[in-house]
Amino acid sequence: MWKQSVYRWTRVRAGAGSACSGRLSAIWLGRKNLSTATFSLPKVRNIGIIAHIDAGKTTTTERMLYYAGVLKHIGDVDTGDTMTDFLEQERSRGITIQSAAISFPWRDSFTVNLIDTPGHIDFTFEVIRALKVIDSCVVILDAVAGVEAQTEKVWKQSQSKPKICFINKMDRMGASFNHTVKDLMRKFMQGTTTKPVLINFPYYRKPLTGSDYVFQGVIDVINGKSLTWNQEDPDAIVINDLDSDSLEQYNRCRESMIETLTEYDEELVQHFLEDAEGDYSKVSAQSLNASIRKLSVQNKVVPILCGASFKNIGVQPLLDAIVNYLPSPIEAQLPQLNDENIPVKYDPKIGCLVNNNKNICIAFAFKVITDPIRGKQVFVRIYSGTLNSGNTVYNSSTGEKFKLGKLLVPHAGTSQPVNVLSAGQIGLLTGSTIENSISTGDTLITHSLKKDGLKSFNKKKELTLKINPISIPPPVFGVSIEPRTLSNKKSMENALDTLITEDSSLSITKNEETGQTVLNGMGELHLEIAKDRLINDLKADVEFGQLMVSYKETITLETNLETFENDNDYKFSLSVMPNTATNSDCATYPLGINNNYLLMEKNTKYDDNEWKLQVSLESIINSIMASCIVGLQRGGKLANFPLYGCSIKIKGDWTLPLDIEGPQEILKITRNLILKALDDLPTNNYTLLEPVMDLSLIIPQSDVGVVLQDLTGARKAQILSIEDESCPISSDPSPNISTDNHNRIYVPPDISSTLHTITGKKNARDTNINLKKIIKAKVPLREIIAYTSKLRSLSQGRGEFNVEYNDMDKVTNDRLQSILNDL
Ligand SMILES: Nc1nc2c(ncn2[C@@H]2O[C@H](COP(=O)(O)OP(=O)(O)OP(=O)(O)O)[C@@H](O)[C@H]2O)c(=O)[nH]1
Repeated sequence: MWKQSVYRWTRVRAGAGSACSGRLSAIWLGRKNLSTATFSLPKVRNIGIIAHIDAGKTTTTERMLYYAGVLKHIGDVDTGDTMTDFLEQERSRGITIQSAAISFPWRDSFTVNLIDTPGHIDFTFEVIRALKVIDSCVVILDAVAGVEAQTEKVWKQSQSKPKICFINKMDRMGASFNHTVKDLMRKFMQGTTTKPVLINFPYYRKPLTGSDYVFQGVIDVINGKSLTWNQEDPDAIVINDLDSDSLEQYNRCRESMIETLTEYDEELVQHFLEDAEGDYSKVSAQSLNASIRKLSVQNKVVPILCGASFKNIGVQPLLDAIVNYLPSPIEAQLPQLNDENIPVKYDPKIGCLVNNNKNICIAFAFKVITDPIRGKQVFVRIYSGTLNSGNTVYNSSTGEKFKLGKLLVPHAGTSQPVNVLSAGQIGLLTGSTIENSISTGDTLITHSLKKDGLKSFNKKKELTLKINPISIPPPVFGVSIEPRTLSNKKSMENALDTLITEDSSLSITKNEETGQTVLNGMGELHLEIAKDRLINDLKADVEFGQLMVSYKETITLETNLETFENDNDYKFSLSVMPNTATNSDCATYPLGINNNYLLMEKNTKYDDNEWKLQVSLESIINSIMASCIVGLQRGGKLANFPLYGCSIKIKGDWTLPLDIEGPQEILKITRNLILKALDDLPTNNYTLLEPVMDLSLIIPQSDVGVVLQDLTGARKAQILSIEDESCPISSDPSPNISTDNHNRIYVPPDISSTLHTITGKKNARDTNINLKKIIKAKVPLREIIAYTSKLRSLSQGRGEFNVEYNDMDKVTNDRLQSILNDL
């Protein structure tokens, strides 16, 4: 339990001068009253904001912070003064590049720890690491675009986490709540047991002057009121009774909601039949909220809300939904540990109870940043117990011990010092002691009550616990980099080190023969931003080469077994093999980003019981892993591209010389053995791999022929499917009832005047242009570079596409030579 100042909102009677006419009943004034209250784990929400690029994540987050009282004025993405997009590059480009974490209070005593993630596909690693530490998500959708490609991707990535959907930009011409809800159902819920529940739906009004309806607020399906906002006063919400049109839609939505919930919730069935006497209108708001919470935490329903964050519409109900319907850290999924035999369960006070030991504090480092003033800072999620400043901490991923420095609670660009971080919290570690002792993906263990209580933990069980690390997608593009002068070499290397520490989806490869250094990343924009940061923030005086595809090599045959032996009975043997073989007798350690693994056969001489050396087994294994990464980076025999999809198998009878200084010795030996093994493997056992992308295109039907010809001819694409795009306005004859018979969810129809402009535009065009097709294909990355301008010319600017990494595929023989010639 801890104390913190907490937001509380008040309901006051509407005063004169309200911009609203009609049956005015109340105005909510948000963010005015801050008070102090005590709260506990059940009142914490760890959420991630995820969506396609530009859906409005940052704009919505900014409004949340304002209503929570964290901000005094509302910042804007377009003017570059938002709190969560605080990097210079984010502000100048108007996009989110890195996840920003912020903690804020909401209503009586809730704490929301929020991570705003980037929408651009190149920064997908930021989303992956945020998803690792959050308990649930808010998915933001653009009401005009519906479910977009990156929404599908992040939905899949966050599959098992409870979610709320916020249909944003309802103020835009062409916004369709009806279509977006159905798109969500069709793409994510059809054939599953998950169903949507509409918490609110759009409310339109005709202004006194003008004939078109304007989006003004929402109809609250739980409480049967309309909530409207006016632009002049972002704090005020006007609450009205429903007019006859809205009442009919409300009744149908509420009935549909109750039917959905009662399919799963016996308690609600009882309340409906007994207390409400089978009358939908008598089902209490309290029972509905309790049922939605229960089912949303179980991922059986997805609450859906709408609004227009930019116009400050619908954000407070979204905040309410977050605390009402999303899980607390003790209702969320348990973290996955490396040892499945260790019991883990939730305890209302300490979070995860690991191995039934109430004193263990476990934290996971999910992000490292370098602050020019404070130095290295590490973001951690605390899963169990409490992390106290000054505690001795054990890094079970590296086997190192260190003392904790200052602890902070993050507030995007700023942060607030605290003495303790408790289970469920997201915090920041700072200070000189963490400089070289923590990396992204490490697990930290400490004693919740004693400063130096590690000795009381079971060494083989509790001190070897690790939270499964974050998986990093392989880079697909690279750019060569060199210092402008030789004297700048060291500073370039330091700057690159900082960059890679902060973003593990960037990597460096060095060609030992040519001396070339290549910076690899997830896409053109990713590398663009990395270059910018190197030059402007980290002041590296460097030059860059052309952007190139990150090819890899792999081997098709196991190498010879290479052995190092000395007179002191010191023996160490290994071989390198393709990943295909099963090795169930080995402990497996992933090696960086190229799908490579270290396999350690069970060591009969030095198993856990007998390991008596000063150096811990973990640090020896870490040294072996580091040298494996270097050895495989040296590359294959075709063109020195880093090796991908390989395993290095260490024979079980390895030992260490008595005179060993430390892990350094083993580093050298491992690396030399790997290089020898790879050198001895004939060239015809090496294969070139290239990144292959999933391409998704939306184009007018009239252009399908030329686009397909280009794709299958010049671009060597493999077409997977061609489908009609579902059109929200013209092609859906029954707009209100879901097409899935098992899932008859009522979705209110759209007000036609808000859609007429685009419908009008469509009618004016050739009908073939109105009909759009979705083409899905697999295509080598090399063939899709600069596709934007080609598609523009093939489709007269009407086509859109999205590419996403699929896999590394073997290069066909006819392409191999042309790729090698290009290098
Ligand atoms: N009309 C309208 N525009 C909006 C709304 N919300 C956001 N926008 C605009 O949409 C654009 C993108 O908004 P952001 O908040 O940056 O979107 P994002 O999802 O955070 O973008 P990335 O993080 O870069 O993926 C900006 O120009 C916003 O002003 C809305 O409710 N209505």
